[in-house]
Amino acid sequence: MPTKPDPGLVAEARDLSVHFQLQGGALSRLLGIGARRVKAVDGVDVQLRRGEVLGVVGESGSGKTTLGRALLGLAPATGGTLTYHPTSGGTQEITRLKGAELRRLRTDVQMVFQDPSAALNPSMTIEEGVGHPLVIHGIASGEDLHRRVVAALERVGLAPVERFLSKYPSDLSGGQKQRAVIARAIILEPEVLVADEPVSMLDMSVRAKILQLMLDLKNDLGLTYLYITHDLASAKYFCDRVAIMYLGRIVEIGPTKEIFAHPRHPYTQALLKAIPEPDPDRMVPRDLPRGEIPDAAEPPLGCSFHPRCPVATPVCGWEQRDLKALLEEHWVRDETADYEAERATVGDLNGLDRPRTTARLAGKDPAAVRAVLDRVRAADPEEPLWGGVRAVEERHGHLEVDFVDGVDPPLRASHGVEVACVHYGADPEWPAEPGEPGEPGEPGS
Ligand SMILES: Nc1ncnc2c1ncn2[C@@H]1O[C@H](COP(=O)(O)OP(=O)(O)OP(=O)(O)O)[C@@H](O)[C@H]1O
Repeated sequence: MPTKPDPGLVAEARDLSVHFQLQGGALSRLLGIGARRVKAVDGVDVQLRRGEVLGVVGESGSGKTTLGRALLGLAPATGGTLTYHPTSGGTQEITRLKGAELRRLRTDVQMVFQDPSAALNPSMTIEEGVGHPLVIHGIASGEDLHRRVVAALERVGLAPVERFLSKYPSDLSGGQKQRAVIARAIILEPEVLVADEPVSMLDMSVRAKILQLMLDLKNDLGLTYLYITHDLASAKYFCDRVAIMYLGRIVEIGPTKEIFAHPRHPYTQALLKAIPEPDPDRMVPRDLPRGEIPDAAEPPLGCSFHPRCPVATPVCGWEQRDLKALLEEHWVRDETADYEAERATVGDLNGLDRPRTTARLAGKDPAAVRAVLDRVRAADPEEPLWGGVRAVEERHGHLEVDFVDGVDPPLRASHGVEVACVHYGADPEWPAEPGEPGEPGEPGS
C-alpha cells in the first residue's frame, strides 16, 4: 500500500540524478574521447519542508542550479525520483509530468534568477511584464489583471505603484528590477520559490533589503523557498536549513545554526573559513591542500572530496589520478627534486588520467621508478595518499601501484545534522580515524 505523504513535505528527492550527456566535438572523436556524462546531480536525497527556507550552498559547478531546475521540471532526471506534494493534496512525480500537469507545476513553483535585467522583457512595461504570467496561463485579463499587478507591486514595495506601472525595466535600479521579478514570481500565488542567487548581482546596500522582503513574503504568503547560493553569509541570515553540495552530492545538511556552529564535513569547514571574503561573490574554500574542483564528468573515486580533503584517510578513494597530481605537485614544490631526471624515469603520466585504483607507471626501469616514489614519499610522509597504497609491485616490466578500494560515504545522522564523511557515522567497517566518529566539530575544527 502506498504510504501517505507527510503533510509537512512540499517536495522530496530520492536518489535523484541529473546527468548530462555531452557529445564530444570532432577533435574529441579524433582523439578517441567518447561522449562524456556530466553528473550535475548525482544521487541526492533531500526533503523540502513546508514553510522553510532551505539553502543549497556550494562552489560553482556543484549542481545547485540543476537541482533547482529539476524542481521546476526544467532539468530532466536521469535517475531516482522527485515528488511534489501540493497543498491541494496528492503527490506528483515531477520528472514524469507533461502537458497540463507540467503547466500547473510551473504556476506552483516559481523561480527568481540572479540577473533581474535578463529576467525581465526589456520591451514590456513593468505592468505588462509582471502581469505576463497571468496572461499566458489565461488566469486574468482586463481590470482583474490590472488589479492583481497593482497588488503584487504593492506587496514587493514598488510604491507608489502608479510611478512604476508604465516604466520599462531599463528605467529601474537593480533592486527595483529584482522587486519587479519577485512580483512576477508571486503573482501566480505559487507554493514554492526557487531563488537562484537572487541578490548576488545587486549592490551590497540593497541585498539585505531584498532578502528581508523575501522573508516577509514567505511569512505573509506561506511560501517555501529553495535558496541557491555560494554566499554562506547570506545563507546564515536567510535559511532555516542548509544543504552543502559538492560535485553533485549533498555532503552535509542540517539546521543553519548547527551547521555554522559545528560544521562537520571537512568541505563545510573549509567553506566556512572562506567567509568573509573581500569579494563576497567569490567563494574560495580555505585550507584545502589542492585547489581546483574536479571534473564532474569523471568525479574522484570514493568520496569525491578526498583529493582536496585535509583529513582524508586511507579508505577515502585514492586512485591513479591522485598519484599523478601528487607527482606533478612534488616536482613543482620540491626544489631539491631533480625534476627532469625523475620525470624521465617515471615516464609519461598521461596514462594516469582515468579513474582507476591501479596505476601503471610508464617508466621502463621499475626499480628506478620505485626509487623516485620512495623519494617523493620521504619528502612528505604525512601525505594521506600513501596510507591508501595497498601494494607497489613490478608487473609486466612496469611498476604498478595498487590502491585500496575507497568508501563512498552516504549521508548519516550525526548530532542533529546529516553528513557524508567516513569520520562520522556508525558503520563498524569504517576505521576509527582522528577524533571519535560523530564528535561535533571534528575533524580539524
Ligand atoms: N544543460 C547542461 N548541459 C551540460 N552540462 C550542464 C548543463 N547544465 C549544467 N551542466 C554542468 O553540470 C554541472 C553543475 O552545474 P550547475 O549549474 O548546476 O552548478 P552550480 O553549482 O549551480 O554552479 P554555478 O554556481 O556556477 O551556477 C557543471 O559541471 C555544469 O557545467
